[in-house]
Amino acid sequence: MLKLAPSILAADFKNLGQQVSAVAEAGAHYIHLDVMDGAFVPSISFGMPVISSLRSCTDRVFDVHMMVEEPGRYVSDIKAAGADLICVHAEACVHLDRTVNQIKEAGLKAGIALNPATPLSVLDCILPEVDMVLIMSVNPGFGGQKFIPYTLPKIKALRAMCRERGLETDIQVDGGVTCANVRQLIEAGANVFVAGSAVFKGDAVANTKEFLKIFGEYER
Ligand SMILES: O=C(CO)[C@@H](O)[C@H](O)COP(=O)(O)O
Repeated sequence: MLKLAPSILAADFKNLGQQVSAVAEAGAHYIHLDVMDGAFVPSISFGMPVISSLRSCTDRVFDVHMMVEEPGRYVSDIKAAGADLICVHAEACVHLDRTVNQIKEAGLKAGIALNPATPLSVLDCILPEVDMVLIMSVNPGFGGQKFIPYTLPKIKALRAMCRERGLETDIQVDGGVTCANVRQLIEAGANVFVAGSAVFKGDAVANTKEFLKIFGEYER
């Protein structure tokens, strides 16, 4: 199933609760929450208090993308804040297997994120253990950047790698995703689409529906 995960980083923070409820009611499947620590990525975003305040706005999946050094330190706090899925960067974890297991043992879905230039080979041993792989299609840290074209063949190669192993792992793509390029991403094999600016800049409800209409072309 194709899923839309609006990233609240591009939302109007004065009206965050209302914006989250609006995209959820319009049919967004996940709410994508970007936690940044100012160390793994240059910017600082928000953490547990914001996630827990938003939890009462919707029962949609809270998909937390940890752009944080050694995110294993925060698994129980992020769970308590209301996460359903935690995605950690392979580049940020010395003991990636331990961190993935911590997430699964907490009863949450586990994802691994890869920066644009990180090769798929880092997934070789651990791919069967995770629910989702997040292919970053911009360098993480900021919304509103342009999609990096070489990540498209990377998505195709990851889908092929999953198929060869009989895995139906979700492939999420994040960064510069728009209604203009999402068909290419679907055709490459991605099935979960993070969109920040393309949803929240302008009419978030209409933009959400536009993505869902495109998904409908593939789900008939
Ligand atoms: O993780 C990140 C940025 O690091 C993303 O989730 C962005 O928030 C996506 O924003 P757009 O590129 O869609 O504006």
